[in-house]
Amino acid sequence: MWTNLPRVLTLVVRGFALTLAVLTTVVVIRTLTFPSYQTSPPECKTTDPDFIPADEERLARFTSAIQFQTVSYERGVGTPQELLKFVRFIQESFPTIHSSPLVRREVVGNYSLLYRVEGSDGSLEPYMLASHLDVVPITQEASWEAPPFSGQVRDGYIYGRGTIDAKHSLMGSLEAVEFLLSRGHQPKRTLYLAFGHDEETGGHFGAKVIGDVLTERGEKIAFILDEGTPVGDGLMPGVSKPVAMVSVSEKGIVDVKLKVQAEGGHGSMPARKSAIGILARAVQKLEDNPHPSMFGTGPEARMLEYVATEMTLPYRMLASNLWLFSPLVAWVYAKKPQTNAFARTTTALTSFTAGVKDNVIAPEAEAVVDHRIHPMQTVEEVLEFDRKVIDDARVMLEVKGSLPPSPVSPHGKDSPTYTVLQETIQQIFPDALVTPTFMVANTDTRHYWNLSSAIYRFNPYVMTPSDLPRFHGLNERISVRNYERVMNFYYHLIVNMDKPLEVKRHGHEDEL
Ligand SMILES: N[C@@H](Cc1ccccc1)C(=O)O
Ligand SMILES: CCCCCC(=O)O
Ligand SMILES: [Zn+2]
Ligand SMILES: [Zn+2]
Repeated sequence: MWTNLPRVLTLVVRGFALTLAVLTTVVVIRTLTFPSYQTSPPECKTTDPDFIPADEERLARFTSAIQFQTVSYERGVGTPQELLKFVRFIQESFPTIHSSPLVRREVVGNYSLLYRVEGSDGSLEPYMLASHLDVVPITQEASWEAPPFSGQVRDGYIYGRGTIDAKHSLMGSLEAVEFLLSRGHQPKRTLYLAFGHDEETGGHFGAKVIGDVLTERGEKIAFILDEGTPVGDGLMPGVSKPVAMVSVSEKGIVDVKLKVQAEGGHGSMPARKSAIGILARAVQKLEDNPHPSMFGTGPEARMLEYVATEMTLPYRMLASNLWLFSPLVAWVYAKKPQTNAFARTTTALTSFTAGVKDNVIAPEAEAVVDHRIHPMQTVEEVLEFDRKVIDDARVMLEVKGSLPPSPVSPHGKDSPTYTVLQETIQQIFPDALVTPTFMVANTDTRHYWNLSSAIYRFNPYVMTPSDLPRFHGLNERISVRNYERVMNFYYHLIVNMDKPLEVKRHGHEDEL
């Protein structure tokens, strides 16, 4: 048997060499021939007659909008008086919109706004531009470079809570419509502007009512665009150009309350195990055992393939051969929070409450875990995984709220709605690439799923890695240049949506 060893070894080495040669050939061919998904429409220039400048008047309107402290705290707990003042301010700030016979304005759910701008061609299905009136509470107030509700302009940036989430798109879309109507332009296609007042607490009293009202009217919407992923500059490993990330789906959510109850009593006679200790061990296990990587199974894979041809060679080789390199790319993505969120269901320990007094044994301890569910997983799978990881009957799990991952909207060269969005983006961001992705956070669009199958989440501004912590965080701000892009993006989208939704090229519909 040993005499055959050289023969067996030779065969194994030959087989291995042949496999390697085939794999290398396939990788090289795919790398060199991978398709490009990019187009290059005519650029919007600041010298165009229909360019909307961020002039003094428009900046003043935007900075005033930031000053309304429309904070949402908990579901059903917001700042109604501020919302009413903000809604009145909007009415006063856009006289052409609010006096036009083409415009119907409704206050929905007491504070949310629904505008319908009648198009001249009733045969074209309406579309919707969405945003929200409310903002999240301030954190680290003392450390802000400018007061958080000042709207102060410093070094070309407008500072304040809501500047990038999401009063930029609320005011920017209104400025675009005001500009169009004041030039005597009636859109061909009817459009809705939908502004919820409680998006930051789930939209249950705002966007949900807007969705119900439009559903009751049997309204079918061709295309919905809400806040979402930005034009990332330096956000995607291996891509030097800015990447406009259009979210065609959004992760699900499940907020799980963990609870442990134990004997209370005097701090001088503690039991061996306490409610706090048991719960602390449970949450530590959750933190130490992230949910499995789903990288390569959902929209995140297409995100890379859409920019593969624009990547530096090593990344281009990986992106055009995910069939082989997905595990390696998943490992790279797992290294940073903002990219890890694309690879798996995330686990965020967002609260831990226990104890009443220093010398009293805490009779119970509670913690909340905020999971954002990868589009290819279900709520039940996430809960099952948590139970297995915690593996302690003393820890009770209660679902505080959940939302499955959203349906995936059409995209690719054969999707008219994705194409009109891509072309509009490239008019405003001529050197940006456009790619589909999914939202790692959530939006009001959860309440619009039955209105349209073409729902996109996109913020028409450029974000760098240093901007990401500003979302819901310290020193939220938007550059004047970015705010100008926001207004012109909505203007061009409205103009482009006046054309029939058709596809200029033929390819293969991208199914995820
Ligand atoms: N935009 C909010 C929406 C939300 C509100 C409340 C709970 C969950 C999600 C977020 O992503 O955090
Ligand atoms: C920019 C994306 C924001 C996610 C939805 C929100 O927090 O309002
Ligand atoms: Zn937000
Ligand atoms: Zn928002």
